Amino acid sequence: MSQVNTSVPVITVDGPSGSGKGTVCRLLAEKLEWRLLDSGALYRLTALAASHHGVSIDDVEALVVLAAHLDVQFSTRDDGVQIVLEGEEVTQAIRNESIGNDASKIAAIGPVRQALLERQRAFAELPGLIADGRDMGTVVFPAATLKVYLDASVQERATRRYNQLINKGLDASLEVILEDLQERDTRDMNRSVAPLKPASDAMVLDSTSMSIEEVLSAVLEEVRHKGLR
Ligand SMILES: Nc1ncnc2c1ncn2[C@@H]1O[C@H](COP(=O)(O)OP(=O)(O)O)[C@@H](O)[C@H]1O
Ligand SMILES: Nc1ccn([C@H]2C[C@H](O)[C@@H](COP(=O)(O)OP(=O)(O)O)O2)c(=O)n1
Repeated sequence: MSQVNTSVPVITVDGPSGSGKGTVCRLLAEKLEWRLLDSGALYRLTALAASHHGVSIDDVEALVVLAAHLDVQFSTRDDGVQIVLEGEEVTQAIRNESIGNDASKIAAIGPVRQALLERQRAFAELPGLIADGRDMGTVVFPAATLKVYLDASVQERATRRYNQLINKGLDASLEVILEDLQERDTRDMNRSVAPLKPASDAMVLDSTSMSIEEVLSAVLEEVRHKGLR
C-alpha cells in the first residue's frame, strides 16, 4: 500500500461526467496557485495508448503494463495543460467521447487502478493540490483537507457536453450524448472497485441550476472556512 503525503493540503473534486469538475478545478488551481491533477486524463491516456498499440480493452495484463509505464508529460501553457504521450501531442485526442467510454471501461479494472495509484499520489506537492476525478476523496486522497462532490442532473450534464462540442464546431447529437452519459454513470457508479460516490465527509453540491461562478464561490467559501486561504 502506498503512502499519502499528508503534509500537503489537498482539495478533491469528484463527480460524474459534465458536472463541472474540470472547470472548477482549473479555476481553483489558478486562484490558489496550486497544482492540478486531472486523474481522468490518466485513464483516457491508458485507453489511447491501448488503441495505439493494438491492445484490446479486455486484455487486462497488457492494460496494466501500459498503465504502469505510461510515457506521458503534462506541461502548463497559457491555454491550459498540454499532454504529450510517447512524444506525440494528444491534448485534444484524449477528449473524444469514444476514448471517454473506453476510459470508463478500463477504469473498472482493479489492477489498472492500482497501477495508476502511485502516479496520482505523486502529484501532491506544496503549496497544495487540486485533484479532479471519481475516487479522489474516497480512495486516492482519503485524508484530503476538503472534499467536494459535484453533481448535476443527467439532462443538464448532457446539454453542457452537447454545447461544448457544438461550440468546438463538432457534430453532436444530444440523444446519443445522453445515452452515453447514462451508460458511463451506471458503469462508474456500480463497479466493484472505487465506485463513483461521495466520500462520507464530502461537501455535496448540485450544480444543475448554479452558474460556474456560483459553484466556485461556494467552494471558495469552504476553502476559507478550512483556513486554506
Ligand atoms: N455550473 C455550470 N453551469 C453551466 N455550464 C457549466 C457549469 N459547469 C461546467 N459547465 C460547462 O459544462 C461543460 C463540462 O464541464 P467540465 O468541467 O468539463 O465537466 P467534467 O470535468 O465534470 O466532465 C463545459 O463546457 C463547462 O464550461
Ligand atoms: N479518478 C478517476 C477519473 C476518471 N475515471 C474514469 C471514469 C470516467 O468515465 C473516465 C473519464 O474520466 P474524465 O474525468 O476524463 O471524464 P469526464 O471529463 O468527466 O467526462 O475515467 C475513474 O474511474 N477514476
